[in-house]
Amino acid sequence: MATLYSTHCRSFPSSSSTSFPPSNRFPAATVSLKSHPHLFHHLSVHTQQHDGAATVSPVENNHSGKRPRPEVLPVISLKESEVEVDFEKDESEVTVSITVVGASGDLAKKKIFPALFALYYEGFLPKHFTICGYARSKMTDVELRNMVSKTLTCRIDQRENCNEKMEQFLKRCFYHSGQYDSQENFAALDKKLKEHEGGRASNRLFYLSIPPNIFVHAVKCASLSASSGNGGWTRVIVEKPFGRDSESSAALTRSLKQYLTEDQIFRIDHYLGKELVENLSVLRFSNLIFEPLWSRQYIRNVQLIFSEDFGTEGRGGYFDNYGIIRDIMQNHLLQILALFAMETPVSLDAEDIRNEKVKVLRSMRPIKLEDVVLGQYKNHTRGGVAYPAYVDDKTVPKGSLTPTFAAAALFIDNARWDGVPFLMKAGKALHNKRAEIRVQFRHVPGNLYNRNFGADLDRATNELVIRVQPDEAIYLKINNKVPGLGMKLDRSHLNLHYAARYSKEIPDAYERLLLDAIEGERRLFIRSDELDAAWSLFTPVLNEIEDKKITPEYYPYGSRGPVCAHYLAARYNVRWGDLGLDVEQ
Ligand SMILES: NC(=O)C1=CN([C@@H]2O[C@H](COP(=O)(O)OP(=O)(O)OC[C@H]3O[C@@H](n4cnc5c(N)ncnc54)[C@H](OP(=O)(O)O)[C@@H]3O)[C@@H](O)[C@H]2O)C=CC1
Ligand SMILES: O=C1O[C@H](COP(=O)(O)O)[C@@H](O)[C@H](O)[C@H]1O
Repeated sequence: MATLYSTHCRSFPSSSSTSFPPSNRFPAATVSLKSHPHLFHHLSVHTQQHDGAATVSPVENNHSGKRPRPEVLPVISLKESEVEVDFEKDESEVTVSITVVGASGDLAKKKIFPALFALYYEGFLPKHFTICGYARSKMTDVELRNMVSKTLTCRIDQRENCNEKMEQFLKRCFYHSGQYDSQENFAALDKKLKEHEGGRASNRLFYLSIPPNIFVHAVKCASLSASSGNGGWTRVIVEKPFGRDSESSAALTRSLKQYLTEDQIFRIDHYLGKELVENLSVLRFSNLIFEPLWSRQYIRNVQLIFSEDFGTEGRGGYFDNYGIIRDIMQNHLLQILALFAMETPVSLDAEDIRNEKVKVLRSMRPIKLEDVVLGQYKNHTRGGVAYPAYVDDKTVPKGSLTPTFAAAALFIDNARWDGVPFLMKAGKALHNKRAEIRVQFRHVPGNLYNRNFGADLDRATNELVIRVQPDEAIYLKINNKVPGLGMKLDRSHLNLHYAARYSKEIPDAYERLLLDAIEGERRLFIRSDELDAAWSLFTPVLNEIEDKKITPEYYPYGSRGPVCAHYLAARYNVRWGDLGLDVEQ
């Protein structure tokens, strides 16, 4: 198969400042364990934060899959060996203020406000909370509410009492107009937040939904002028991109750390909040049948596939500076890979999981340019409809070489995965919208039934497919006897189709992640050493692509992408599972 590797494919030249509980409950009272040993009934896990600060988590915060609703529980805050007592505070004295910085923008409207509303609807926000939009645009509270209500086209809108709940929710939403680099404007925001907080102990969450070049300005102002001042926590959710290479990412982290501790920084990768990505560890570690197979011994290759059936439409200005490798592969697909391939963590605590992910990332072989295929979509007319080329986007410079498609072969040089190709493929303006993980198993040695498959043994390999989206499913392709008197085999699916199995809707990734940030749960956020390792892997090849001004292969809008992606796979004796003969569309 390696001979198929075509030379026409270009790419192949020959804690917050105070300690806080990572709890899924909202703080009510500070309690001494020494004087109240009975409270150990409420406690089970002693965790060590990344910065070394010890915290205690309630029993319920065990990722058992069930996230209880907020209720009054004592807050435990440890100061060295001492635990403070304060029986005075109850839930009515604690509040959370969530400031959406960049509230007038696309992400805020599309994802953040709808997710906050869904959390409110489901009863996951504490009794006292305030949501404040912050941006430069001039808007009144009423205008913000109108904007938010129009964009609440989320999964909740068909539900019982939705309008009533929405009204109640909107009453808690306010707006403050200001510059992102003005401490004075943030001080005015602080004043406004204090009015809404009404003297309660305040916890503050800032969501940076703004372009990356103003992240640091906003963090500086928020931290210096609008942090929680009365013993509550202050956390900041930072959106991607976290830099565009190792150097810029490290510089961003250094700048953020002038104003925040690592434990206050919540770097979001929304793919980690997707239901099936969250389920990966459950599948692996709670089913005896999978974990023993999870290695080079049984797995032939792993494929991580992302495709969108639309182009960069409207986001070309941002995209052209990054390209598909930085937009999707270096973060979303690599994060999935790390979760997929990590060793069993010591526990489900954030630091234990992130430690294992870092180890995988640091065991990865540098990516070679010849193991990367680049593509860019060109215009195409289908059914009388003309679809634009990437460079037709007015915000994209003419002649841009930025890839809108990439495929790559990656390897993990450790005992578990030695020699197993992890193939990634990500593209915009392709024939479908899909994100999935495909695990192709080895051929059955000495298979008695080989002759039933003819010469093509690949058609008989077992394949586990985890369809992250859309229409979430986990299915295993197995060989099965077709009922009848003869001995005909076919490939069938053992199919866990979520829509058929579960009546409950699947929450949006942003709901899970926002709730985790409010609760101080860091498991699904990217730690700085993970980020460094991810950039170390991709930076050299990205530099080479840019230095050599590699021309991408042009593929028609709406097609299956560059042909060279097939040659890359063939080089490692792999067939892309999403393009196989028996793929359900
Ligand atoms: N949109 C999406 O689907 C996704 C976005 N992201 C990330 O989320 C963040 C926000 O994205 P998105 O909402 O699309 O961004 P927008 O371009 O919509 O910007 C958000 C807000 O920031 C302000 N803003 C925009 N450009 C500038 C500028 N040059 N200088 C100062 N302020 C500016 C504007 O508000 P105003 O003028 O009122 O101040 C705007 O409404 C980005 O970091 C993005 O990379 C991540 C994943 C997906
Ligand atoms: O982070 C990003 O993700 C979106 C795709 O997210 P999804 O949840 O809709 O699959 C992608 O369109 C965008 O380019 C990228 O920045």
